[in-house]
Amino acid sequence: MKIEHLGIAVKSLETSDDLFARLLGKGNYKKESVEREGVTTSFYELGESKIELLEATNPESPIAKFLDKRGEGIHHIAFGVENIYTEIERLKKAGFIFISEEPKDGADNKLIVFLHPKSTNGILIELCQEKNAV
Ligand SMILES: CC[C@@H](C(=O)O)C(=O)SCCNC(=O)CCNC(=O)[C@H](O)C(C)(C)COP(=O)(O)OP(=O)(O)OC[C@H]1O[C@@H](n2cnc3c(N)ncnc32)[C@H](O)[C@@H]1OP(=O)(O)O
Ligand SMILES: [Co+2]
Repeated sequence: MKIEHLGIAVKSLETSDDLFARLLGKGNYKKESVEREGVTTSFYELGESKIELLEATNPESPIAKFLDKRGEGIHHIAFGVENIYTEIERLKKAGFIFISEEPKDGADNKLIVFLHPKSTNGILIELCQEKNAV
């Protein structure tokens, strides 16, 4: 397992892309909308991990709700796993609660699931696996 990406909720990708490009000294490598999640993402490479900036595409988006309640900032940590199905079973046996137990398509060619923050010390955790890995 590794930290695959940190998800950061932002009000405006245009503004935050400018900030992160200056901060990291390089631009994003990808911008991708995932309409089912109500987000547009912008990805930056950072060593073996990534930064995922997330802008809401509609008012019901988890990112829009998060921005209303908490403002801009770290929204989730994504753990990269070899096999998302065996990790879901392992974590369920260990007592963790998933928002949904069925992996779905995420951004950047990944299968993803989320653990509920109420079972993980108030931190939203995503598991993600390369789509063609298993
Ligand atoms: C681009 C795709 C993908 C990728 O490939 O990487 C992504 O990263 S998508 C990212 C956006 N998608 C998601 O976040 C999906 C998972 N999240 C959810 O299903 C919901 O946001 C939630 C966590 C179940 C909360 O939804 P809901 O109960 O409807 O929202 P509330 O606003 O009422 O919050 C309830 C409760 O939960 C706290 N909360 C909300 N978001 C977070 C968060 N990111 N981290 C920690 N805690 C969070 C919120 O503050 C409320 O707490 P209380 O006020 O104490 O009740
Ligand atoms: Co993510």
